[in-house]
Amino acid sequence: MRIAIIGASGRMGKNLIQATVEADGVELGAALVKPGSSLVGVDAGEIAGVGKLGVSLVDSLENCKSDFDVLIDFTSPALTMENVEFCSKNNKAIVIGTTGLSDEQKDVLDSASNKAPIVFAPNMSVGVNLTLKLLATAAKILGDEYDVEIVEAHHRHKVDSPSGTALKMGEVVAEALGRDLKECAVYGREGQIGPRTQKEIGFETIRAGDVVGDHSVWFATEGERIEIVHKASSRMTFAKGAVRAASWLAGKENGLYDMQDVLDLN
Ligand SMILES: NC(=O)C1=CN([C@@H]2O[C@H](COP(=O)(O)OP(=O)(O)OC[C@H]3O[C@@H](n4cnc5c(N)ncnc54)[C@H](OP(=O)(O)O)[C@@H]3O)[C@@H](O)[C@H]2O)C=CC1
Ligand SMILES: O=C(O)C1=N[C@H](C(=O)O)C[C@H](O)C1
Repeated sequence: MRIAIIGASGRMGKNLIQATVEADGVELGAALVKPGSSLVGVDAGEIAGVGKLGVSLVDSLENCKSDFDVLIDFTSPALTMENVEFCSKNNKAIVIGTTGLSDEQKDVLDSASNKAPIVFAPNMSVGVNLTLKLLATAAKILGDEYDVEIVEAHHRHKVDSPSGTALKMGEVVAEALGRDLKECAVYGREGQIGPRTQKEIGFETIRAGDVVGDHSVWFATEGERIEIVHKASSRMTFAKGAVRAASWLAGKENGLYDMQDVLDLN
């Protein structure tokens, strides 16, 4: 499986290069940076700190399309949309980690998955995907008696809020409780808001320093509180998951998959 990484000089991009080099059964076929970037022509291994790999950074998918089978994309929603269109037209699989997609953009992924195999997940770590299972179990057992609050913290550079992972956690809990997250979510309370309603799911966001990614889900009632917490301490956990997803896509039929499929947790 030959992997291309777009957004190669980004926080995740560098970790993805390292994870690809360290994984068995895959190779780095191409690595892409922004059009016109001064990094074009530089060895991809050098920007990732893993030594020369003999793969020069390029700035166009068109120019490297014969060099890869699957694209890994951790960039921005607008660029991800362009990449999905390219992959569906050129018979390439794609692993998407980008968060902050609108409902309309998610619909585009759905349509494109008729023409390409796609893995799309807001968090590629094994730990978070296990946590999603734990959350569904906890919500089913605890029921409406327990207030649900989701607290997430990330580094100061993160541009979307709440995190894609926090929203996914909210969706999983809402579904287990028979609620629609769109109707019961409350984001960042402020002012004279009155007492909490029983079925709301609250989201609180912290942006500070270099936090890689913390998520904490509270189930609280009179007399006790359960917190289910995941803390990422290295982006390599996401990068390894994404490379695992890329390998898993080999020979898969067109369709929209997530990390629960990749990890066989469904
Ligand atoms: N699913 C998961 O497990 C995870 C998801 N994420 C998500 O991944 C995304 C990226 O995060 P992060 O790595 O921190 O962000 P960065 O901003 O560090 O990386 C994005 C990269 O994309 C590059 N880029 C922008 N436009 C283009 C273009 N036209 N062609 C090629 N490259 C381009 C940027 O280049 P430049 O720097 O020059 O602008 C940058 O290097 C976010 O949505 C984040 O939430 C993050 C971690 C885990
Ligand atoms: O932007 C990040 O850094 C992260 N984004 C993802 C998200 O929005 O959930 C996953 C991870 O927490 C890191």
